Amino acid sequence: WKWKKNFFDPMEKIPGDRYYPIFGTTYGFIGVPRSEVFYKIVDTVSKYSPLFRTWNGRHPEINIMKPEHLQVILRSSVHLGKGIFYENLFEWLGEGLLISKGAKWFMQRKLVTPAFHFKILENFMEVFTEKANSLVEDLSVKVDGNYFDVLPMVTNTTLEVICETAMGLPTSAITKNSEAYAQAVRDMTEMAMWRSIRPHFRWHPMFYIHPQGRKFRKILKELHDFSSNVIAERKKRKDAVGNQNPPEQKKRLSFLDLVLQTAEDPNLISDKNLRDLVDTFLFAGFDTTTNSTCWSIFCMGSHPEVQEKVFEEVRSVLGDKPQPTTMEELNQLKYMECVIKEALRLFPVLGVITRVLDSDIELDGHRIPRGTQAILHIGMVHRDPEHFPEPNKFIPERFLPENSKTRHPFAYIPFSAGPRNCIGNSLRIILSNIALLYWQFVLGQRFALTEEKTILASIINKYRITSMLKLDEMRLLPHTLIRPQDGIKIKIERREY
Ligand code: HEM
Repeated sequence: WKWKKNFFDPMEKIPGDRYYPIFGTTYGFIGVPRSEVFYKIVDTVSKYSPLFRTWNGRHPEINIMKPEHLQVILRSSVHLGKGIFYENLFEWLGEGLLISKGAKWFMQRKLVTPAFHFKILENFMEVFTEKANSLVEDLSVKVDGNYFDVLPMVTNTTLEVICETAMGLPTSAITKNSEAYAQAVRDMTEMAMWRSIRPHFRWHPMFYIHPQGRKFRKILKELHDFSSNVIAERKKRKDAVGNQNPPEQKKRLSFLDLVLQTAEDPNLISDKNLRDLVDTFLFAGFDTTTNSTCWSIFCMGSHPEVQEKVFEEVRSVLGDKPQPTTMEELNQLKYMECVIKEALRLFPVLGVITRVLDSDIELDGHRIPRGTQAILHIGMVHRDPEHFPEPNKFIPERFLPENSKTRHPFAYIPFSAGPRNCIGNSLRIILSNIALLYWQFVLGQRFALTEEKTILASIINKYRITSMLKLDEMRLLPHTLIRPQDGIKIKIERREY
């Protein structure tokens, strides 16, 4: 009766599919093949856009895709909890930064933010350059060959980058298991999605006796073994040189070093918290940049005229140098930045994020009760023709300053926004929209952008890329992250100049 009064009655006033006990509205996914789940979600969103409710079992969800509505939730400093979807990642990422809430979240955010200061990023430049160079060399065996999937190669590179920069470990310490680790991350994120549309499997005993549940435990072990190994290796290296950083990291203070300093006081951070943080940063730091880099590669490979403009820009900034080595050079790659942003608009890596409402809110005259899960459809906002005319076309010029200055600040949020946005931004983001734009595009996510620009400039300077598929032929999978169904197939030829 209480549930009916508090949730069911107010939520049923909002449009959406019919509610059924146990399944809520997720019955619509029954029998839908894996390859069609993404398109089933898009159909429902298109049917009820811009505001509708769904039921995950008996848990109410409000689906949002208007910038004005997203702003209400993301700018708030109370709706900071993550939703049901993240519960499926809880056993893996525990109370790491991505999922934790309240004081625990705030403490971790404060702890790691200095590790993403732009001065520290400058010191990471040599790692970005070195890894980008290895990728360019690995690609040389593919020159003038058939189409191949570039995703695994970029994955290796970004995984090495995050291990070396954030964890302070050289590649030699991790390469053994890196491919298996990347596969385990893909499996785990797919499983989280699988479980989130099957509310009856939220009950652990039921899930664990299912074959997917047994597979889940195996994957979980692989993921935790990898992160525990990273921590052990780093501690071993640190012990070997006392309190000094090992020679290869003299100038760099990695995120793990910062946390390990705090971890010396076990009251502040336990071994389990430490592993949760490492798991979170490994996942958030490599899988996102892998996909974002690959989407830019795909878009350039399917739009040769854009690719040539990027190449011209890279040549004019680098001259005869094979790749960028300084932040100043990267800062001059303005058109490339538009390309990365436009690729992230079409393929925002995290197409959907969620928040739990900590108090009642009102949207379009509807009261949404406290405890409802807000599903924020970043991918749909990015394709709203009101803010992006011809939304399904790849047009990097949209992000030139003269074309984007009047755009609603929540119409483009691939890194989310507000106090719980992607790390690297400041809490000051909540002060005003102007501050938000500043932090979002000038300071925020520098790590990802710096790494991606270095990789893309190094590749484009040497190779001409052709994508196998056109933009409208690309099929997607919703795996926590938006992933391509069949990888990113390209072929490359060497540039002569
Ligand atoms: C293109 C690359 C990236 C994209 C598109 C991206 C996107 C996002 C988004 C949308 C969120 C909000 C998630 C949510 O609210 O549930 C987020 C959070 C986060 N990201 Fe990123 N990210 C990227 C790269 C990175 C990198 C390189 C790191 C670390 C080195 C990182 C670390 C984090 C962390 C720790 C959070 C959780 C922050 C919190 O809850 O306070 N991300 N990211």
